[in-house]
Amino acid sequence: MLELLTRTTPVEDIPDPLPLLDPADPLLWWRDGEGMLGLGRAVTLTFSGPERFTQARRVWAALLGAAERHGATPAVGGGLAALGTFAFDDAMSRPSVLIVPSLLITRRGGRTWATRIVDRARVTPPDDPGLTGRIPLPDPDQARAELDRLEADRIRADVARLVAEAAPLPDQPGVPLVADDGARHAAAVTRALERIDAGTARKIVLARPAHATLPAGHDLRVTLARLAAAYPDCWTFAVDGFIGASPETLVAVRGGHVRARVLAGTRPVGATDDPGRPDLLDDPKERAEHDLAARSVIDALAPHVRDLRADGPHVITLPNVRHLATDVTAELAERLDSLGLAAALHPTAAVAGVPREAALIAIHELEPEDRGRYAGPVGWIDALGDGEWAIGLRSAQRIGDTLTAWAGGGIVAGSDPAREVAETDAKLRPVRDALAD
Ligand SMILES: C=C(O[C@@H]1C=C(C(=O)O)C=C[C@H]1O)C(=O)O
Repeated sequence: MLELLTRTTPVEDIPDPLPLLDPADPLLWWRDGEGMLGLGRAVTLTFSGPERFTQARRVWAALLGAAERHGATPAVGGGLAALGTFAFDDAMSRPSVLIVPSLLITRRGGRTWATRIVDRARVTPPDDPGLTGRIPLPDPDQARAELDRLEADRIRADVARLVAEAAPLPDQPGVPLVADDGARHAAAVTRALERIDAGTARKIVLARPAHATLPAGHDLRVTLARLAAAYPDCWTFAVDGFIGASPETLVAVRGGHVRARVLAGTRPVGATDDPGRPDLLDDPKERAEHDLAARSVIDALAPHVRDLRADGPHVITLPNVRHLATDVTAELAERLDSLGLAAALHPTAAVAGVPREAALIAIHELEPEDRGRYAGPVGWIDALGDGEWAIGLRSAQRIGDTLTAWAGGGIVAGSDPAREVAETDAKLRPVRDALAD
């Protein structure tokens, strides 16, 4: 069994840690100047199939049980945590992973911590200086405190050196994100509408891909920095080549408090609407679509929580789209970690449909490619089981030199194929703009 040895210490504040990231394999969870990032990988755990969440939770619990943790505990996250990305559904080609970085940097409320994580088997014991028995042993508590200080000093010095040596992010030539003309998506929407008319489903969320070819040496940090700057209210993430800036919190758990944000019902920003079309908040079609998504989250949370409150829908405005949003809060009523709750919720009707099974069949039959991790949970879990999980939207997966982005929308009775294509174009914008000059 893998035994992790971890040590956490406060370090000098790092307001902009993105330059510290690995340009080819960044590990990031960031929103509005706060979050966590990882350097190096201490452990990569891989899961697949219908048991991927159960397996991941079991392995994470075992890893925690065998870990020896030292040092301070940051207020939120850090200490010992894994960043994770999970495939959208059971049959997807991309593996689901939990990654424990070798160095985890956490920033909250203007304070920064660093956690060094090593595999105990790789720690070489110091050479026996041959002094045992010849000098008087110090008081064990005093010796431990001294050792703690030394180890913490070493982490602080390592982090200070990394910060001093980090070069500013380079200028990077733009890369086009190429999507087809949308005719294929419009046809898929029409077929989804036929199924809805026939009563097979009430809502089906359909998505379309877009591709970019990355030149050798493409620096993903630049793309992430642009996403984070343009979408400060979204979760900017990077885990195992899956990057994006998601506005939708699948579930966040902290000290028993549960939060979720459901988004469904969308208008592109800047689109000129047909005269007479009701505004987003007053549009019965958008409200019906939203209610299905909010209901799916409330129903899936209800067995696990008490004091559930749903506030919405209200409108949130991002640079590219406006969404109907419902914010949900609750208190955990059982011992369940954040990943367990994410698994209970996923896939919500915001990204699959209603009923779920019929929608998933339609997605498999009508979408041109495997979604991989798009619209799956992405986030982190810590040693307490707390964590934040977003829905992996406004996202793209890098595989070799190809980056594949996805964007979709909910189809309900009354949806219009051309408008749905325009909505996916607007939802591709975060990744498209972040890749451009
Ligand atoms: C499916 C996506 O977004 C989801 C679908 C929405 C909708 O249909 O209105 C809105 C927000 C998301 O829950 C996407 O961004 O690709």
